Amino acid sequence: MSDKPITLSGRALRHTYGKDEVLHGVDIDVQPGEVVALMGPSGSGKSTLLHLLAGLLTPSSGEVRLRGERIDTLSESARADLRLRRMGFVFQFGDLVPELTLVENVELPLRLTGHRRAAARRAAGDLMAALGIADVADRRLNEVSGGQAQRAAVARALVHSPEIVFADEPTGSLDTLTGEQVMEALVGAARETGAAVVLVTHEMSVAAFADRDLQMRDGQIRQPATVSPTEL
Ligand SMILES: Nc1ncnc2c1ncn2[C@@H]1O[C@H](COP(=O)(O)OP(=O)(O)OP(=O)(O)O)[C@@H](O)[C@H]1O
Repeated sequence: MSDKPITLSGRALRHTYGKDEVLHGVDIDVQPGEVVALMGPSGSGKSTLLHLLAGLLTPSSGEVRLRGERIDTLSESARADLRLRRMGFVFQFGDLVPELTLVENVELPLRLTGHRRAAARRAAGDLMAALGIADVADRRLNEVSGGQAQRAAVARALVHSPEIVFADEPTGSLDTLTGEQVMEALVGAARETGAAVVLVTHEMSVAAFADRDLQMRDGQIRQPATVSPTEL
C-alpha cells in the first residue's frame, strides 16, 4: 500500500441550491496521480461535486480534504490562493484570455505566483512543445483551432505542476478525434507531472482515458455492481 496521503477526499458531501438538495452525501477519494472520470445523466450532480472538490462551492455539510487538510472551512481568499498554486482547471471552452497569446495564457499561473518572466516563458514553451502546439504559441485565441486552444488550456492547467487538475467536459466543444487528442495531452501531461485528474464527461471515449469511472445518479455515486460468489 502507498504511504502517500490521498490527494483529495470528499466525505458525506451534501449540497443545496436554495431549498433543493442536489447532492445527498457523496464520498470520494482520489489517489495521487489517479485519473477519475465522473459520469452520469444530465442534472445528476457531476459539476456540483467537481465545484465542491475544487473549493469553488462550499458544501452544505460534509468535508473536503486536500492531502489531508480541510479546505471547505478555509476563507474564500485562502481557497482562491490554493486553487492558483495547487490545482489546475480545464473547462469546456478553455477559458483562455483572448487578448493574450497562447504562451502568455499558459504562463499565467506561474506569473501570478511570482515566477520570473523568463523562467515562466521557458516552462510554458517546453510544455507547449510536448503537447504539439509550439508553432502556435504566439497566436491569439481567434487564430487557432479548437483543439489547439484546448491543448493550450491543458498546458495552462499543468504548467505549475499542480497536485490535481479538474476538468469539466474538457472535450465537450470538440469533434471525437480532436477530443481524443486533447485527452491524450491531458492524461499524458498529468502522468508526466504526477498530477491527479478529476474529469466530468458524458462520453465513453473520453472516460476510457481514466483509471476509474464513477457513475452519478440523482445526487449520489452509484456503487459498482457486485457479483455474489454464488453467481460466479
Ligand atoms: N446555480 C444553480 N442554482 C440552482 N440549481 C442548480 C444550480 N446549478 C445546478 N443546479 C441544479 O443542480 C442539479 C445538479 O446540477 P449539475 O450541474 O451538478 O449536474 P450535472 O450532472 O453536472 O449536469 P450536466 O451533465 O447537465 O452538466 C440539477 O438539478 C441542476 O438543475
